[in-house]
This record gives sequence, structure tokens and C-alpha cells, in this order.
Amino acid sequence: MTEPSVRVRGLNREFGDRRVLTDLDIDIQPGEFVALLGHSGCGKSTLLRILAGIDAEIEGVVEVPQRRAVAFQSPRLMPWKRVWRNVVLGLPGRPDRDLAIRYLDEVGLGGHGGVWPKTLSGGEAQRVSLARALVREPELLLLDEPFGALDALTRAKAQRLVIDLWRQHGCAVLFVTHDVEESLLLADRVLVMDEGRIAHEVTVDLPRPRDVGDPTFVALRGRLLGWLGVRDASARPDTTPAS
Ligand SMILES: Nc1ncnc2c1ncn2[C@@H]1O[C@H](COP(=O)(O)OP(=O)(O)OP(=O)(O)O)[C@@H](O)[C@H]1O
Repeated sequence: MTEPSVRVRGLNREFGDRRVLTDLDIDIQPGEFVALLGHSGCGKSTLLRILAGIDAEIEGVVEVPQRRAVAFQSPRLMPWKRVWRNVVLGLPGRPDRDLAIRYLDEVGLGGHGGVWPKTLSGGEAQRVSLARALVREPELLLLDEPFGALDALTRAKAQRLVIDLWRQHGCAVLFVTHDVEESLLLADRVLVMDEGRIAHEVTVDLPRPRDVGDPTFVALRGRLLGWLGVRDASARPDTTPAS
């Protein structure tokens, strides 16, 4: 068996006297697409920040690849740098415009390298943020609700793009989302966090692109919503006549 890309054992994180992560274990295989669901405040972003190396005040074992990159819900572009410079910001050596344009091309923005971030739409800015993550050729891509602020149509396009990019680059992905349907459209495996650890998981053994009406999809959605304590409003009402 191959070594996992991410291996976490017995992870604890406290803020003051509040324990947010409790003996959390997680494995992500190389090239695997994993989605992470959970109630607001359950610790998803905390886990992601630890995996990204932004937060090191922890107890436990955290093994992650050296080459990793992260994109957040807000694109966090530097407004005083042109788009292409944002893409290669922080890379060693001289800023390489051709390299930046190559990765902007991948997200459909090859023609936007010379513009200022403030001229971009929300969806475009988020795609620049993806290009900035991918230019690092990460083995592990960490995405913290990257499409949470986008309208439904832009979001659907961004979801298709992220699957294409994942296939091309072959990196492992950890994708934090609030959206059960999004998790099932994208991931190989969906994890549900509760009480500071991974409480549940499902494997999504469906070909992509996925059909939200597929009976397996519907059943998995129901199971995930149940674990999250939400009723599936799109499920068909029970029409069985009362006896
Ligand atoms: N730097 C910090 N100092 C104190 N408390 C923090 C800090 N960072 C996070 N927390 C607390 O840890 C808990 C988990 O936060 P986290 O952002 O990881 O949740 P989340 O599951 O990502 O939530 P959401 O889905 O709303 O983004 C919250 O109660 C939050 O207030």
C-alpha cells in the first residue's frame, strides 16, 4: 500500500480552555479528493490551517507533504499588484510572467494577467487564487470554502473547473464546504466533523460528472444530512397511504 499524503493522529487544538480538535485522526491518499463537512464552528478551518502549516500550536502527529497550497473563501489578492504578479507572489527567484500566464490560462484567465485585481469579478478573483495555489504544483491542495461567496451559476462552473484542475495536476485535495451537494458532486470521500473529530465518512463511488438525481447520490445526501441533523427538503414526501 502507498504512504498516505496526509496522516494525522491524535490531533488536539485548544483555544484558551476551549478544546476545538479532540484526538482527531485523518488520512488522505495521494491524489484523493476529500471533502470536509460540519457545523459552523466545529473546527474545519482550524484543521485546514494546521495542515497548511499556518497554526502550529498543536498536540499530536501531523504528517503532510512539503509542497502544499491553500485557497480561502476570500481570494486575498494584493490590490497593488497586477494579477500575474499575484499568481507568482512568494515564489523563489524573479517573478516569472510566462509562468503566471501559463497557470492563469489553466483557469481560463490567460488574457487577464496585466489587469488589477479590483477589475475582476468574484468568480475571476477566485480563479486567480486557484492559479496562485496551483503554480506551486502542490501535492496537497487545501481549499477552505473556495466557492462559498459565488452565485449558483458561477459556482457550478467553478466546481467543474476544480475537478478538471485536480485531474490534470493529480494532487490530493481537502475541500472544506458547508454544502452537502457540493461535497457529493466533487469528492471521492466525504468526512463529517463533529465534537472535534471526524465523526462519519462516506465513499462516493459514482462516476463524474455526477447526477444529483441518481438514487445513490440521493441516498448519500440523505445520510450526510441526517448526520448533520438536517432534514432533506428535496427528498420526495412519503406518499404511502396511512393504513
Ligand atoms: N484564533 C482563535 N482564537 C480563539 N478561538 C478560535 C480561534 N480560531 C478559531 N477559534 C474557535 O474555534 C472554533 C472552530 O473554529 P473554525 O473556524 O475552525 O470553525 P469552522 O468549522 O471552520 O466554522 P465555519 O464553518 O463557520 O467557518 C470556533 O468556536 C472558533 O471561535
